[in-house]
Amino acid sequence: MNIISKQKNSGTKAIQIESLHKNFGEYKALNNLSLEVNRGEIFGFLGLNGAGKTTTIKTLLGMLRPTSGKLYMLGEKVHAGNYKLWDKVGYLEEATFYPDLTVIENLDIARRMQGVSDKESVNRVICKLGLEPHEKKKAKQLSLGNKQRLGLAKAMIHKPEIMILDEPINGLDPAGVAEIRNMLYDLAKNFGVTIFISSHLLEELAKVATRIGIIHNGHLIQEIEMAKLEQSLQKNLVLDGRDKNALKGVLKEQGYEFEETMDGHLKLTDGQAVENPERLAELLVKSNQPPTLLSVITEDLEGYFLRTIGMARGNI
Ligand SMILES: Nc1ncnc2c1ncn2[C@@H]1O[C@H](COP(=O)(O)OP(=O)(O)OP(=O)(O)O)[C@@H](O)[C@H]1O
Repeated sequence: MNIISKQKNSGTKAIQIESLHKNFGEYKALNNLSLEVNRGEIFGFLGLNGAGKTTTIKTLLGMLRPTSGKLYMLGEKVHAGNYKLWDKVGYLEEATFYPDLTVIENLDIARRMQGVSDKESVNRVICKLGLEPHEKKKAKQLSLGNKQRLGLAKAMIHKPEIMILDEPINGLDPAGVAEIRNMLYDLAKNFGVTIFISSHLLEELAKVATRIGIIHNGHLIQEIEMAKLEQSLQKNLVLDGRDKNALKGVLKEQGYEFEETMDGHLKLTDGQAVENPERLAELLVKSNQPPTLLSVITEDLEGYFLRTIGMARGNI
């Protein structure tokens, strides 16, 4: 028997947010934010501290009232009193438990609060999260990683169709991240569960999400499929020579734009130079300025994130 019943894939989106605004007094925490998440997707919601992730999540969960805009989950309008909807949604904010109760006791309370009659559901989530060796420990004695596991177990005790997870892999070591990633993949792929994960680390989200949305100053500034992210990473040609001024002179003469890097090398983003570094090498040798360094470097994920936000800063 399936551990979690396979969800039906109807045509409606799992999450729809339309032109959402949320003001705190004069402050616009969310400013015309729209996004959609398909069923069975693992959507990574990425943003710096204060970007508006938690405000979006709390509004989506009916805990905050939007200033304007529309929110739907599983095709149903979001509002705090829609209990039918909350039965289908699991939420991990920060791992909160009764510290002096054991893992089993904490999960049994969560089970009863969710109105789940099947007592076996506690064992089911303990197995799913690999918490068996710790099930009799008090919550306060758990490591940070195992507290996160307990939080996830609570979020999924009622077999939700959507799981909304705020920073779920905080405090997990690489093996723990891999375990949680496999579990989330399994839930999404084999059981059609939709997973919405927020984080401020793209490296972290890239390991689990199938698509990411970047939020900055309350705006959604970019959405990208993880499979296409590699192509979006900027490539730069980094260059140096014995006589930097003469080298710059040759580059200027040939119409190449460049900038100096923090460590004093020259960086070219020009597509021609990046795609054909050998041509530039030949040119420099012919100009009697043979390079001492010539290397194509692909930006890392955090570099991509910061560049995307930097670009947005100029536009907003
Ligand atoms: N109740 C509130 N009253 C006033 N301002 C608030 C309130 N809640 C959030 N804010 C502000 O709204 C902005 C967005 O906050 P939010 O918590 O959504 O960001 P976040 O992306 O989740 O950040 P973090 O990663 O630090 O949790 C912040 O500038 C925050 O100070």
